[in-house]
Amino acid sequence: MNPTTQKLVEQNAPAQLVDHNLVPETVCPGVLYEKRPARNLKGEVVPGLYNVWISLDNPKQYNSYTTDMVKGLILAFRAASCARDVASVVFTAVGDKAFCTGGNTKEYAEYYAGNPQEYRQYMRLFNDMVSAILGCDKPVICRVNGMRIGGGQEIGMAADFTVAQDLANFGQAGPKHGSAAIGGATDFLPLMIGCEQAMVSGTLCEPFSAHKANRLGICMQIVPALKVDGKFIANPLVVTDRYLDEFGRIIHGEFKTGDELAAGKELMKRGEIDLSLLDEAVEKLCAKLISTFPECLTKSFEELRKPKLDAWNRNKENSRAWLALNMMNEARTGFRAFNEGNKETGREIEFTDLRQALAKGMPWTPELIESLMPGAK
Ligand SMILES: CC(C)(COP(=O)(O)OP(=O)(O)OC[C@H]1O[C@@H](n2cnc3c(N)ncnc32)[C@H](O)[C@@H]1OP(=O)(O)O)[C@@H](O)C(=O)NCCC(=O)NCCSC(=O)C1=CCCCC1=O
Repeated sequence: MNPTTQKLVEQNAPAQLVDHNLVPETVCPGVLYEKRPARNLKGEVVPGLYNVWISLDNPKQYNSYTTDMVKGLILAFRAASCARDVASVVFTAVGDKAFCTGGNTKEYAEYYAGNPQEYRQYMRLFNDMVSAILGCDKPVICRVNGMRIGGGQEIGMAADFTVAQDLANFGQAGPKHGSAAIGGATDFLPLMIGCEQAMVSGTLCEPFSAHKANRLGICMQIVPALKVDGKFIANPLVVTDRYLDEFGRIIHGEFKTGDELAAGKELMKRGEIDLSLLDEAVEKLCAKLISTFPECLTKSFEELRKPKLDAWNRNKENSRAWLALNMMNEARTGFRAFNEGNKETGREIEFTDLRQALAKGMPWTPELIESLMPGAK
């Protein structure tokens, strides 16, 4: 700060600041809250200004969020919102495998399955978490350190910007695991990538590569993360060296198959993951954001969030009610199947068995659910 401005601050700023937070800054299990010094466009630390890094910390379960973590995220976004010296929020997770794969399926299967009134309360917290991201007083950057799936994709899309390492996949899981992607995805995806591709993602649950997600518009920037022989290379599992196939169809960003895929997997094995370019890209974006008038920036992102907010606010209460009741049958079955299955038995039910039973008018009995579990005879 220049000496004249500094002197004015000393003479005029209040001696004691009022705390606008609802809760003390707390550390919640599974959520890290870290203030990191902000940097300017030259990469120099700007004294007295920070960016908050909010990180999901449950890497063994692919940074899926438990109920406690949802509470932690609400508080963390509130704290970052109120912190005068914080410029931007970086929303990320621990490790290089997953940003987040959504709700914790173990908790869903072992506590919420068959318990709609409890899940309804959980969904109040979930909705508050998404609203806390969309209502954050600071710009929110989702730093995608690894796959962003299910509810992970939903909370990621609630952020203002997405910067991803290019090995990350983006997708939904709901209809395969007994849910519908109505925790934000059905609101945000059509706005962000158009109705047709939103339909593909939200119903078929086939993930997009980071390269495709970038092309479609779910993320603003991707960076390489795999280093082979000391050099960064593009995700070797995905087509990145050509745009069209021989029939003129776009193949850039599609997953490789056959021999190409096998060769890509070999390269993956030889390489190591290095997220330094991701951190550089995120820091650069933060630096661009502090190089603006604060209130004009805030007004701009508040206006630009409105299409997402409108869709979210229109649907969130109905979605909550539907999801709660769905815990009685399809979610109860699908999340149990994921939780109780394994690589050998599979983690999904035989969907056609269920459809055939329902076509005969079979009611949802506990015995029906048991008969659908992976490995059931
Ligand atoms: C496709 C996957 C994301 C990745 O598959 P893969 O790479 O084969 O890894 P896995 O072996 O499956 O997983 C590695 C270990 O992590 C555990 N894991 C992964 N995801 C979760 C999770 N969400 N909760 C708890 N644990 C998780 C997994 O069990 C493995 O551990 P283990 O000890 O068993 O070896 C795949 O993992 C996957 O599909 N995951 C589940 C995705 C999912 O269904 N998420 C919930 C979606 S629903 C949701 O999020 C909702 C949000 C709010 C609104 C309502 C709603 O439904």
